[in-house]
Amino acid sequence: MSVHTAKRRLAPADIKALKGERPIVSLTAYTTPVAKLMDQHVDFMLVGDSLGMVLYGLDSTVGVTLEMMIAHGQAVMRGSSNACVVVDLPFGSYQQSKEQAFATAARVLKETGCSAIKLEGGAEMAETVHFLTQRGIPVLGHVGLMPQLINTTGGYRSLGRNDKEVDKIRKDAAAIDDAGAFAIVIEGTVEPLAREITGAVKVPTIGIGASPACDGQVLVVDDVLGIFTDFKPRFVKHFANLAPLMSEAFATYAQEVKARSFPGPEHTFQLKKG
Ligand SMILES: Nc1nc(=O)c2c([nH]1)NC[C@@H]1CN(c3ccc(C(=O)N[C@@H](CCC(=O)O)C(=O)O)cc3)CN21
Ligand SMILES: CC(C)C(=O)C(=O)O
Ligand SMILES: [Mg+2]
Repeated sequence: MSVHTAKRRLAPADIKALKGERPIVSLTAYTTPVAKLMDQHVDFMLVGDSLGMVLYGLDSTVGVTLEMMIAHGQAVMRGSSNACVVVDLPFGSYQQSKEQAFATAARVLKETGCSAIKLEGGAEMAETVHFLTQRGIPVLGHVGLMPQLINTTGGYRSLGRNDKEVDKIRKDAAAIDDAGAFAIVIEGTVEPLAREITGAVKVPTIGIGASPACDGQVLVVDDVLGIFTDFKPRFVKHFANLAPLMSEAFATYAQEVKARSFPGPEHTFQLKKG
């Protein structure tokens, strides 16, 4: 087989081209083994800064560092060959200037090998999104509920319930679309607004708590598997319930170690006889 026939990984442009064709499938991924299991089932994996809350026990995403995002981006790249991989830029690594954003995003692409980054923001980030896309960095936008703004918004609350919020999010989505993002995540937004934005923008919308009207869906993998159970937003569905299975495995292991029934002969190295 020629090297030219090897199947290539999906690119940001392939994700963009799915608008109007079929729903786009995405999940977050943070580790190699989970990326391996997910790779054939999703169009893109998002190395989300939600890893701060899901893997590191932080109470928001504000404390997540660029080093954490790069380490997990590298892990996810090692476990995937089909899906497009997008890495979140963490709080503080891109908001200061478009130059800061470019330097951070370039470092993420160079050190992980991923093909795109995501950043939170609407009209105020449009110039940055344009700057990056014009310089070879595909950008996934993120509007609506923006978890990195927790310290000014005060909580994780669904949006688009009054004229002021609707007007802002509508303008934010249009600005990120015009700036050249290849797709836009809409988080925590009422259905009528998500539907309107999806009909108005050129690129696919990827919803999380933003209704089935979006062009695709994304969820946090630990929510999908029922591993993360500290809180359960309305938009989360546990497609499996691994938490009780994991507790049971730990309990059984502890019991068997205490009873000396584990390790058994089949788990034990012996010198060969004779
Ligand atoms: N495990 C996990 N899943 C997520 O979806 C997620 C994270 N972590 N961390 C980063 C952000 C934070 N997110 C959150 C967190 C909580 C709610 C929540 O509790 N929402 C309530 C209130 C809604 C309202 O008042 O309008 C809900 O009932 O959905 C929503 C989004 C979404 N992201
Ligand atoms: C769920 C998504 C959109 C995200 O930004 C994250 O996981 O950090
Ligand atoms: Mg995020």
